[in-house]
Amino acid sequence: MKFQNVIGFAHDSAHPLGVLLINLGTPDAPTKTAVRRYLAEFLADPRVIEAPRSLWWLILHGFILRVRPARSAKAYQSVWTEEGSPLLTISRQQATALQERLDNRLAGAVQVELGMRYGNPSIVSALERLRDASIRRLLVLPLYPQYSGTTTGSTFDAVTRALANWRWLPEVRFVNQYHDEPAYIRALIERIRAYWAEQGEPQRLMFSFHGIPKDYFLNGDPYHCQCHKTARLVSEGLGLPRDRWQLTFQSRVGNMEWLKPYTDETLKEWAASGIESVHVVCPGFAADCLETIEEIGEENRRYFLEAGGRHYGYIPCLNDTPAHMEMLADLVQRHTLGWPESPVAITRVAADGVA
Ligand SMILES: C=CC1=C(C)c2cc3[nH]c(cc4nc(cc5[nH]c(cc1n2)c(C)c5CCC(=O)O)C(CCC(=O)O)=C4C)c(C)c3C=C
Ligand SMILES: [Fe+2]
Ligand SMILES: [Fe+2]
Repeated sequence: MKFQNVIGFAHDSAHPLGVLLINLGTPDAPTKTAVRRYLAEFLADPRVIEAPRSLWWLILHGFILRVRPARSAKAYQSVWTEEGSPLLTISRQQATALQERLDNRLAGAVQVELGMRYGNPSIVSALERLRDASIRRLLVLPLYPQYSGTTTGSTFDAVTRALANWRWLPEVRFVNQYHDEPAYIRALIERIRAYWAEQGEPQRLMFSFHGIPKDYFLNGDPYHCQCHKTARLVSEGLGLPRDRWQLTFQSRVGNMEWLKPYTDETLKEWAASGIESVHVVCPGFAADCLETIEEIGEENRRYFLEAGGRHYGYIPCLNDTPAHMEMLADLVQRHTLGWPESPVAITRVAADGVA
């Protein structure tokens, strides 16, 4: 009994369950310097760029980091708000909303922290806050519905690297993907139907996912298949015939072949072939960010309208909508259900003289 606080690891306010929400991350400011710092960290990740290190280092520092930051900073300036980068603002709203939902369900037994894979708040700092809260159990929840080595795999690397400096590790679980979770699919369907209730139905619905180099897929990354399953389940739920929707991949970087068909080329082809109205939804992004607001909301809209399209609508991400937050709270609870009853709870029963 004397040692119960030392050995105990209950989910209660003394030792809450730690939930680490993770997304990709974003520059600290929409400036060339801040964007260069962010890209240098991002593009040095061997999960993101698999090219041999010495060769890649020369290309990255000799060319990319001299040219791209200025261009990307301009794009970031067009989406930046008073609160900062949309990705960070929305991720913070998600962390707060998830904390509130879990507090309502489990009263003080869970602490949610937000960490970004690249940039701030860092994964190291988020884990330190959880350690300060004396967590003994940790659920890592990367906000990537579809698994890819480039995102989910890289997040795993960063978390385990940070934990390598902890003397007393918590029990750890790591959510791998949730691309076919019924509640995630339902939330997407609800989001699209709500948009259609206001805007009417388009001739075509495009599911645009962030791409990855084609070689990563050929070498076994399951991302491509999981994107296809998400899109199929959502289109089935909407009752859309096969010829009214299409999955495409956006955001390619460099000259390699990426997953196809490409979002920009497909929109131009559709406009040229007489399709007049299109809505685009991006189910792979849990939060709106540069790649959705600027690339899909602005750049690709321009391509479609310039090629002869007449109506283009971008359907926002799930962000902190109630259906999304409810789904994430359920996911946390289901992923932590199997954790056995805590010794503290059991000793408390003993102290009450019941057992
Ligand atoms: C060059 C390789 C890249 C791979 C592989 C890649 C995969 C990948 N990315 C996301 C999600 C996001 N990417 C975002 C921005 C972004 N992505 C890359 C490159 C790769 N991504 C770059 C260089 C950038 C920065 C912007 C630019 O310079 O063009 C973002 C948005 C970040 C923000 O601040 O808003 C997200 C989110 C996924 C899901 C993915 C693989 C599945
Ligand atoms: Fe990306
Ligand atoms: Fe982009």
